[in-house]
Amino acid sequence: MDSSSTWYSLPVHRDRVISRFPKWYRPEACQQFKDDFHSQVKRACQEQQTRAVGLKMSKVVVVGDLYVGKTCLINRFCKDVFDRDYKATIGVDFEIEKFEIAGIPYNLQIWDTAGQEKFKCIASAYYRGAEVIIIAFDLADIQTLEHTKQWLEDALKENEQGLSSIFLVGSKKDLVSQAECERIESDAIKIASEMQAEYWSMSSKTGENVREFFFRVAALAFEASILKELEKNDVPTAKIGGGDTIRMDRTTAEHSGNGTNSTINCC
Ligand SMILES: Nc1nc2c(ncn2[C@@H]2O[C@H](COP(=O)(O)OP(=O)(O)OP(=O)(O)O)[C@@H](O)[C@H]2O)c(=O)[nH]1
Repeated sequence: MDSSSTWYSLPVHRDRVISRFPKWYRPEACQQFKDDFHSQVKRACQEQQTRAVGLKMSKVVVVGDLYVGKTCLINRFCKDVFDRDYKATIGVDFEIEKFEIAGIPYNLQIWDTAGQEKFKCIASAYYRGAEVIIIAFDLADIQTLEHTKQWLEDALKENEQGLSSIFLVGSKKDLVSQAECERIESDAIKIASEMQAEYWSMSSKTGENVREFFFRVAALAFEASILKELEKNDVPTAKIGGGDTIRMDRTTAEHSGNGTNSTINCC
């Protein structure tokens, strides 16, 4: 087996199994109130389990001003590490994180982008095909919250059709007091609701809310992609609400080299 095919054949870590629908952060900051998978998705997944299991993948892009903590967020979730030294992202990077959701193997391709203005010229490359946009700002630097609307506008310019969810994330929660956090959150939740985004606060340093957040992202992206597949395939490939199964295509990552991580540098 060549190295490029190894990453998806590895078993899913026990810590990445999602069987119950992950909860939102705060109800007033939530766009989708649900405590279980959609009944059609559940049925499709149950039937799929007994057959050849396909591999699903969704592309998630993390954007936001430079220094807000995008790389740290991804590294905390994917590698459980935190680096206090700042190394600016050059171009884009991505990680592939394997999950098992409702019994189905599922991958998130998480793209880490550079916040620096000079890299905006490659934006169309990383927004292309994205199903989820995560817009991050620094809870300790309020100006970065003001810029989040521009980040969303840029994302929508490049890819409006394909998006299934948008998240607004306040990072570095450990740097602000509880009272300060609540004050900023109330402004951020207003902005999030205008964006039709779900809001979360978190800290990559302490790890607070990071895992819960990415589980929520994975579950919502998974459900949206299965529903899209059901709609696309239609009968006879998928009988929504009927007894037949859906076809789940094997989606391969646009990746190169040694497995779960790749870097594209530009400009
Ligand atoms: N205290 C604290 N510091 C953090 C946290 N997250 C990130 N940092 C620090 O903030 C700085 C910037 O973090 P990065 O993750 O590199 O920021 P980025 O958004 O990826 O930056 P660009 O690649 O330039 O766009 C680093 O020095 C991190 O150590 C956090 O949750 N708490």
